[in-house]
Amino acid sequence: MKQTLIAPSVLSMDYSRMEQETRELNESGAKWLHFDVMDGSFVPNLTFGPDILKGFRKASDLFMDVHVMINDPEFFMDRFYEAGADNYTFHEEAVKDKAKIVTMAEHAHELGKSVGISIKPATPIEYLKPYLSLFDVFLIMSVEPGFGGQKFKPESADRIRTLRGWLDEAGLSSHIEVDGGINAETAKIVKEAGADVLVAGSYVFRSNIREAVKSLE
Ligand SMILES: O=C(CO)[C@@H](O)[C@H](O)COP(=O)(O)O
Repeated sequence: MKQTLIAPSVLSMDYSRMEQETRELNESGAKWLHFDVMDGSFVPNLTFGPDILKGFRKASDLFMDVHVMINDPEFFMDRFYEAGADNYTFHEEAVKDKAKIVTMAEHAHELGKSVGISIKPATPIEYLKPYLSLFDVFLIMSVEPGFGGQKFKPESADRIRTLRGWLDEAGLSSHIEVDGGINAETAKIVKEAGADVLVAGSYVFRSNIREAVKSLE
């Protein structure tokens, strides 16, 4: 079984205590930091751009995992890598010309970067099948993207199980990341289904960061 990586989502941070909470994250045992980018169009919320990522990059050596919920992920890809993204995950639904999905993944690898693809809960898992060998990260949304603090959709476990089965059959050890409603209870369910990267926002920031991360591992 792959090691479980915890990716606290800075969407749930207390922005009046950013310095202190970033320090706590650095010391929490988490290996990744999840950075949610929203454009107010692909999802009904607005968050951060590359300049804010640059600030986190300066303050942390954690693996910067950028998840863009935006309509034009191709336009911003290089900007986020230049700002310090280690991984850049974009949505299958946001790319109308599907040939671009392939060229974007190839471009990221030419830069020596990790790249991911994500789908919303209502998008059939089969939509990921053509891209299995192209991506380092497959991000399964287990809530409707846009906001933290929502309830985990239980059907996500079967979607993860199916995807892990396809990756295993193809001899691929890519990451399956799950995002939305993760807590100590749902973490067990998604790990058992085959996820190895767990994004957690409200669960981590609502309590003691280090203890919350530990309880998810
Ligand atoms: O991308 C998103 C929401 O769109 C997530 O990363 C949330 O930030 C996760 O928050 P919790 O569900 O863990 O509170």
